[in-house]
Amino acid sequence: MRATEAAAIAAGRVTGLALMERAGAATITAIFETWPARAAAPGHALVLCGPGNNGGDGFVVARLLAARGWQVTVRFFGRVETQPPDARVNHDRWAELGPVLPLDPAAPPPLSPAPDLVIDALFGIGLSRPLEIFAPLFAALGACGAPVVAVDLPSGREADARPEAAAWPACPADLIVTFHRAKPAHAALAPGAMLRVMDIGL
Ligand SMILES: NC(=O)C1=CN([C@@H]2O[C@H](COP(=O)(O)OP(=O)(O)OC[C@H]3O[C@@H](n4cnc5c(N)ncnc54)[C@H](O)[C@@H]3O)[C@@H](O)[C@H]2O)[C@H](O)CC1
Ligand SMILES: [K+]
Repeated sequence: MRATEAAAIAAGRVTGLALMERAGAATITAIFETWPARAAAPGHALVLCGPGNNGGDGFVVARLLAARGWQVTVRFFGRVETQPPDARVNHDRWAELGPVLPLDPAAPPPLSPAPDLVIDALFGIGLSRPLEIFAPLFAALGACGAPVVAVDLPSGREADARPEAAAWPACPADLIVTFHRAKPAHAALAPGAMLRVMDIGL
């Protein structure tokens, strides 16, 4: 996936920022195709953004949900100083619309009343080690009753499905929205969650 994206960008066919916008838009499409009733009845969405480009996708999703009338709460685990450029641009675009609240994985945010939608844009294919500190947050999300949408991968899942990663803590997911092609990890995940593979023009 990284090679495909890099080739498309290097060939000048698309920019990383355009791919990120398409990924965010594709996530919105997948959500409202999966739950059509929600498209007609905007509610409250909690969007969790991580430090990298997966978080960047999340900032796009937050902005697009707000544009459709949703009340959106964005919580960010990361630092703007270390965000990749495309993610920073989308952090800043969201920040013009609403606050960016901090996320402490060890002290889950208020989840009662439960949001109508949770977007997991914490980590994607860039996860490199287990997310032990996120276990309390993942448990709280699993218990709150809100549908959870994983952007690209449920955070904590290792994209190549390395055997030792099977026991890593991972975010619950009711819908997984991935881009261009499914990754090896998706094969082991899809039975419990709906999987949508969306085209982003690659
Ligand atoms: N233009 C593009 O590349 C597009 C990418 N897409 C999305 O981007 C992610 C992959 O983004 P990347 O920045 O490479 O990785 P992540 O966002 O998944 O996270 C990396 C980030 O997290 C840090 N990290 C890794 N493991 C841990 C850990 N256990 N604890 C704390 N921090 C951790 C790491 O250092 C990095 O900073 C991909 O999944 C897509 O969602 C777009 O979809 C398309 C365009
Ligand atoms: K994710």
